[in-house]
Amino acid sequence: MHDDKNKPVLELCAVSKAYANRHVLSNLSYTLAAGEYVAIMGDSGVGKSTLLNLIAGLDAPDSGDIRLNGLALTGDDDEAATALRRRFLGFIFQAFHVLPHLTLLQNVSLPLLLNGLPLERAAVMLASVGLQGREQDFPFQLSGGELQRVAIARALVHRPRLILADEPTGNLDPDTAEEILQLIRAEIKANAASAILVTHSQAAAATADKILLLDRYGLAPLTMERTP
Ligand SMILES: Nc1ncnc2c1ncn2[C@@H]1O[C@H](COP(=O)(O)OP(=O)(O)OP(=O)(O)O)[C@@H](O)[C@H]1O
Repeated sequence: MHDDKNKPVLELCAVSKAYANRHVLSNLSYTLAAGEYVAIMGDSGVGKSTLLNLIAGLDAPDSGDIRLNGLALTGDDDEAATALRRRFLGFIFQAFHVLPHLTLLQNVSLPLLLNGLPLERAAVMLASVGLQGREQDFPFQLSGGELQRVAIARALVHRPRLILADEPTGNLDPDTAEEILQLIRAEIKANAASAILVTHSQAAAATADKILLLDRYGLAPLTMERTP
């Protein structure tokens, strides 16, 4: 993808979202620079998942603009926006389960197929998450940590510029969670991608470059930046 390295990866411009007259996000603005990896923390119900869903195009804002790589995303049915999201974004959401009837290799090949990219990278990606030799296995043969590795491989295989991760280690034991978080960080940095990690875990958030707090006033840095 021909993206300008200096162009912000994501711009949120006065984004508002309400559900049944309950304001979840009000006039939220934020700019994510290329290569930035941020964690978003905040109280339960404050709107963290809602925000990721809006960026992902799973839901639409009531007002405001969301720009990916400078292009404003309009409705879900907008073809250009859908194509941009498919190519530009990688999702590590618990809801985006690995498909049970496909082998691991087929699961990881999906984003390449959808984007018309060479399929060779799927096996390389599986190997880079430690699953070499398991290409023909089916998801039921894997542990929770291994399944999450497949989800990560599938989210990153097409080298998305922006990775959205919603509690990617929520159901894993602490050691596996730490391993998965380090893997996510390594893959993001290896590809000079940007990422947003939504989490309740301080330990998970600490693996990002910067921690942001979402509250009713908006998104603001919680701590000092760490050295990448
Ligand atoms: N589709 C929906 N319809 C109605 N209300 C919704 C919908 N999605 C989210 N909400 C409401 O919006 C608010 C924000 O939800 P959201 O899941 O974004 O919070 P969160 O910060 O991710 O919370 P948590 O940390 O508990 O996951 C909640 O009050 C929730 O009930």
